[in-house]
Amino acid sequence: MAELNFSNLSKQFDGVPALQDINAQIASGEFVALLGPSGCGKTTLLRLTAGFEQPSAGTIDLGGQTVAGERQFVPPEDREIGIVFQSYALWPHKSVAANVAYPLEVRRVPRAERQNRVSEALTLTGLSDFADRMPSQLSGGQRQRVALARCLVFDPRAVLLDEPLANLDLALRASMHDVFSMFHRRTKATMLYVTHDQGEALALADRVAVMQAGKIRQFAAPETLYREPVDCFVAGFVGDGAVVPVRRTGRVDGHQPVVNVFGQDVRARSATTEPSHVSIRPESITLRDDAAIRGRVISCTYLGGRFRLSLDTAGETLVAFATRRAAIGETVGIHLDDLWAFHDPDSNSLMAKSLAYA
Ligand SMILES: Nc1ncnc2c1ncn2[C@@H]1O[C@H](COP(=O)(O)OP(=O)(O)OP(=O)(O)O)[C@@H](O)[C@H]1O
Repeated sequence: MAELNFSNLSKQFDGVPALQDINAQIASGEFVALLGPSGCGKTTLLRLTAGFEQPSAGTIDLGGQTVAGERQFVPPEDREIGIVFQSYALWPHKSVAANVAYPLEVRRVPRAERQNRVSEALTLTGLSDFADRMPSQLSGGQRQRVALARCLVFDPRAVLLDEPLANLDLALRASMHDVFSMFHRRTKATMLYVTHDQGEALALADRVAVMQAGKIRQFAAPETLYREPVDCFVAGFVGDGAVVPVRRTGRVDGHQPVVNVFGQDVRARSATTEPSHVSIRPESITLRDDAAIRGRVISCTYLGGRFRLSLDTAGETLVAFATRRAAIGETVGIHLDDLWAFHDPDSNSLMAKSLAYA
């Protein structure tokens, strides 16, 4: 397996930028998810890595070799990269075993070794009993496992996965998460996984690159994205909760800035001395009768074991968990704790709202 580096990578289509100045280092064996809304450039980054597109500027290095850059281009078939598509891309007229053996045939691996490696890959993906079936005789999840086995069998330098679960129903997606995690643990493959499903990205990846409009906004471990988002976009896109403008008080309590949220001074975790917003996760909210901040219950959903409340507070929608059912329209007290504050000068609309509390 190999490390993968993007340096100042840009791609334009007919002069329109799809990727702008992407810089990221992915360690050998790391599982990285590319997460972002439709059109943000995830698939373009994957296609550049695979060699299906050429960059407009910048370089891609794989295992210390420049595979794309100025006057340098290694074609897809020579990159030793495995790809798993949403559509499975299996040969319909070949059996499961023949599909999995295909990359070895292309590489002219001798028959005996081929059989061993195919059998190993089928065992690892739980497909040993399906070796002689045709793809049409398999479920969607089983087909995707064949695609994984076909990657695994030739020991690629990296594996690229383009929304591999998008065609599967919810229950199957959840069980396939375990298959991908197992696949990654066993193969130690460097994996780049495209998804617009944040739950999937947070559950599977060592690190997640959150993208918007052709740029990486933040590239970090799932828990860092959730607890310490760098800007309003990441805070709003990843995880549940609200992003709320704050007024700086200039005061610090135990090295943490004190910000004014909904008219109340609250201590916040922060990497900046000039926060403009806070991310309020459900875990940061305790419902207390004596709390000064008040919210009106907009919705109450039973999640099994607890209730998820949406609360309207001064025009912002907060999310809280409660142990008892709340009535729609009921007013509750909101105690805030362990907030994350950050500086986002680009968020003009939210900044404008913050003036209302000033
Ligand atoms: N071959 C192409 N020609 C012209 N424009 C393209 C081409 N491929 C992608 N684009 C544009 O580049 C931008 C990024 O597209 P891309 O497919 O990478 O986004 P994405 O994040 O993968 O979106 P989705 O989640 O919808 O698949 C989009 O504006 C898209 O229209």
